[in-house]
Amino acid sequence: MGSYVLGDDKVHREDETRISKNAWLYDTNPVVSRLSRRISLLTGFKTEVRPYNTYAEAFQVVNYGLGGLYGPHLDCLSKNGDTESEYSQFKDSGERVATWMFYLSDVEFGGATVFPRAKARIPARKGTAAFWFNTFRNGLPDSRTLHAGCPVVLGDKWVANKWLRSIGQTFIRPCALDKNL
Ligand SMILES: O=C(O)CCC(=O)C(=O)O
Ligand SMILES: [Fe+2]
Repeated sequence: MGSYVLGDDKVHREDETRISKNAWLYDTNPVVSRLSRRISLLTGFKTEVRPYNTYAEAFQVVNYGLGGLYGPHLDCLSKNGDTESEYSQFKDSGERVATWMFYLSDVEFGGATVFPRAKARIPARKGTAAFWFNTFRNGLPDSRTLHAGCPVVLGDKWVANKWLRSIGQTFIRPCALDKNL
């Protein structure tokens, strides 16, 4: 116990771009912590979750029911970092330099993740994962990472996000003046 926190325990319908429920899973659970460790081993990023200057966020587990979706967005905090809480999150731990997303379920129909600018589509398949960098080498958001969770038409969908933060990870993914380096 104590290893998970129910997010807002409500369905998100703030702006009609996200219909889902979520909860946060912490590494105090041994299975969760093994998954974090694997992400660290595979990507090189540190995944330790700390109250300040965290290297990563806890797992955000997301469930979409029938009709659940997530409209096109960037995972970066700075692109819309105009709310107080997003700004303070950003200041302490830096940008969401990369996203690791586990697919925890199959979806009978619908529910793929699409990257319309990068022209990529990732079907929701249990046991698979997606990984991408959200920023350029210069630390600015890469708008080509725009992505969306397509509507679930049949079945339901579970994913788990692990956001890797930039502060303290400079030697893992060195920054550069040229955004394309
Ligand atoms: O559910 C998906 O396919 C995408 C989820 C996502 O982009 C997010 O939670 O930030
Ligand atoms: Fe996202």
